[in-house]
Amino acid sequence: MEYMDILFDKHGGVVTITINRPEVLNAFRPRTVNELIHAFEQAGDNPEVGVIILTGAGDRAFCVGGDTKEWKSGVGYTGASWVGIGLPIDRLHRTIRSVPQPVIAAVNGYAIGGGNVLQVVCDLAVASKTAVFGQVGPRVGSFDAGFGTAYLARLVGERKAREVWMLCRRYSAEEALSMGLVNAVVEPEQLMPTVRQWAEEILALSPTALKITKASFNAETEHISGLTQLAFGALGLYYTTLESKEGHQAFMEKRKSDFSLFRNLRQEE
Ligand SMILES: CC(C)(COP(=O)(O)OP(=O)(O)OC[C@H]1O[C@@H](n2cnc3c(N)ncnc32)[C@H](O)[C@@H]1OP(=O)(O)O)[C@@H](O)C(=O)NCCC(=O)NCCSC(=O)CCC(=O)c1ccccc1C(=O)O
Repeated sequence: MEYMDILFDKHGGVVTITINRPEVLNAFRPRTVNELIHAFEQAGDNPEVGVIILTGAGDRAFCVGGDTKEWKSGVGYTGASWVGIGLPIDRLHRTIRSVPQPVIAAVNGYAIGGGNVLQVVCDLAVASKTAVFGQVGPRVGSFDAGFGTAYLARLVGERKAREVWMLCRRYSAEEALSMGLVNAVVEPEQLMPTVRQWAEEILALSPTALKITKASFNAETEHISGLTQLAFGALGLYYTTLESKEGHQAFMEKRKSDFSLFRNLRQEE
């Protein structure tokens, strides 16, 4: 597969996968997600590879989720059907979890929406001091009822996870560290050297022990995969509603979303 949206670099036992769409803050479109799945599978199947690093191009963003400019209001993305949103994000999450190597997210800027969920499903995360985290779904007419909620709660606790989704605030790298969303925070210029140092430490360890340890951690939360498939089916249906369209249109028009109509409708029932 020829990559257009990502970069794939193998150096010794370390593969670095970079989302390379800095012009849209590394937002993903269907092609990006398919390329990421392919890249993770290639790295995962290669016995020479001991660690996979996921990062974003440029210094502004790790990833800001689905590319809202390619998101067709009321439909989702190209190829969307009633069973999904046209983005095989659920498959990407499963792939990141199922590769036998530890995956480290190097969070170099915004990790917002589906972009935050991407770093959440990685095994480890190191953030630049300039990184900013948050979920925006309920503001822009979207949600993630799979790993983005249930597994997030495992990382940061139920109270904090509910706050993240129910207030849609932004969090600094230091706040992310204190809530357990990332493992470490470093100066921006130290991000890649630190992550490579972590990768070297991992390369010195037994690959089979690591593979089985990762599978063992995953087993505890594997049921969330099933939840994710249900959730993305529901999200496909939600995208066809006026309520979701309002969130999307408001973001595109750079105005505050107005969901009052949808609360009033419920009161009248
Ligand atoms: C990322 C922001 C916090 C940045 O804010 P700010 O610094 O003020 O800059 P802006 O002026 O807002 O943005 C600069 C520039 O970037 C464009 N842009 C921002 N986000 C996107 C995007 N997602 N896609 C395309 N382009 C984007 C923005 O339009 C500006 O461009 P100009 O041409 O200069 O106008 C802030 O921008 C922000 O909050 N962005 C919204 C992020 C968003 O809505 N993400 C999508 C969430 S929905 C999603 O990811 C679909 C998949 C999905 O549903 C999902 C899947 C799995 C897990 C979770 C989800 C989920 O729902 O979240």
